[in-house]
Amino acid sequence: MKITDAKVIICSPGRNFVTLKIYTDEGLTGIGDATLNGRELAVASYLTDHVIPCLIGRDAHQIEDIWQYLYRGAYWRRGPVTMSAIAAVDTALWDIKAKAANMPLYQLLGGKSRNGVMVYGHANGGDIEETVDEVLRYASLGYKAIRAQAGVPGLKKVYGVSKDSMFYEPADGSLPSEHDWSTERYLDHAPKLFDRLRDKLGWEHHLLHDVHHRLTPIEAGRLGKSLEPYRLFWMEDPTAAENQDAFRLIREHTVTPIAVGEVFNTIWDCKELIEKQYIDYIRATVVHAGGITHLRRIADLAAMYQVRTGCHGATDLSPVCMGAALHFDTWVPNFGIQEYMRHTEETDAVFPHDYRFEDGFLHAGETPGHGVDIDEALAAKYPYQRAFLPVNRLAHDGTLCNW
Ligand SMILES: O=C(O)C(=O)C[C@H](O)[C@H](O)CO
Ligand SMILES: [Mg+2]
Repeated sequence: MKITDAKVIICSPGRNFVTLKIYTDEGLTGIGDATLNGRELAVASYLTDHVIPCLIGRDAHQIEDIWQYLYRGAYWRRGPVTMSAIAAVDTALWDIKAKAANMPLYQLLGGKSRNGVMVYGHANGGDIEETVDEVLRYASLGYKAIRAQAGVPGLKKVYGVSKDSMFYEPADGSLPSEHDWSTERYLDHAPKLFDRLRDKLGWEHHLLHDVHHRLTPIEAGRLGKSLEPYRLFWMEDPTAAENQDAFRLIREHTVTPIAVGEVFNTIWDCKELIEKQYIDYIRATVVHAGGITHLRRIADLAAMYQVRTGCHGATDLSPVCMGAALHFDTWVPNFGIQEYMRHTEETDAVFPHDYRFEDGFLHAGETPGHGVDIDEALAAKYPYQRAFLPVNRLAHDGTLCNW
């Protein structure tokens, strides 16, 4: 089956998405997500100018060979732009192969390992009481696991708190908006949130929290220790992961489980954290980590060290990524949890999909392929809008810090 054509579709139904569509001489088509929040057009150009010309005429069934061709063949390996582009090709080719086999994608990966994919939803509020109400709302919607983020007294805007509680969109400006930060205020406030939550919610539900890379290792150790009484499912991205040995310090101070990896794009980013057992969950996912082909390798490495998966699933990952991730989650033996931030109705209409939420679980569906399509006519009504993620500054002196 030969690849005859491929094109990049950029649309913005409420937020930007980049989608690759591959065509074959047998009439089968496949799509893959290539969205890199705030840097969308770089991936679109990488695909259009440098990848698509190399795809034409290749056998669409040779997924592994095409992956190696694009990864090794570029000479300049790795990085979020390259790996998101490779992921889009890989996802589209798995979609085509599964359609050709007339099977849902999870069957090609090895079949079902579970009945459904446990997800966590995002509850947030301007203060503790608002966040508690939101967490209770998520629990009433059937969620078994809920991430809780709250505004911090004295800080105007912080990561994870949104105006619209069901749909969180951080890329909120045509130039980066500015948030403010105080580690002292945050470290003081976060344990109070979880204390109140356990008091109101009880112990049946899993609670999660995203630190979003903002602490130093020793501050993260202190936070993890102060959250231990509330038995979190995980504390996410407690510190930036460029220096991975920094996680040793966190481990020495706390048994709160740790999840890292949403900004990782290859197995090399994950290797040290996994092999040294500095983390409990690896958060790499399909779109930013080289597609199903590469994510499988990361999961297999993680399995050797009892590290489980917890794929990134924010709204800037399109429904195409979510569909593919759910097939991966349905199969992967060392599954932990899947993040699920609901897309808006506008987005869902552009990307009709087979996956569905029921009682705290997502189900990948039985449609051949990954089960997600794109309505191109509708997508064309939502042209690209430049949008950036925010930047963060220390509240007391304006120094730029991690967002
Ligand atoms: O979903 C999460 O855990 C995030 O941290 C979301 C990220 O901020 C978002 O994907 C950035 O584009
Ligand atoms: Mg995160």
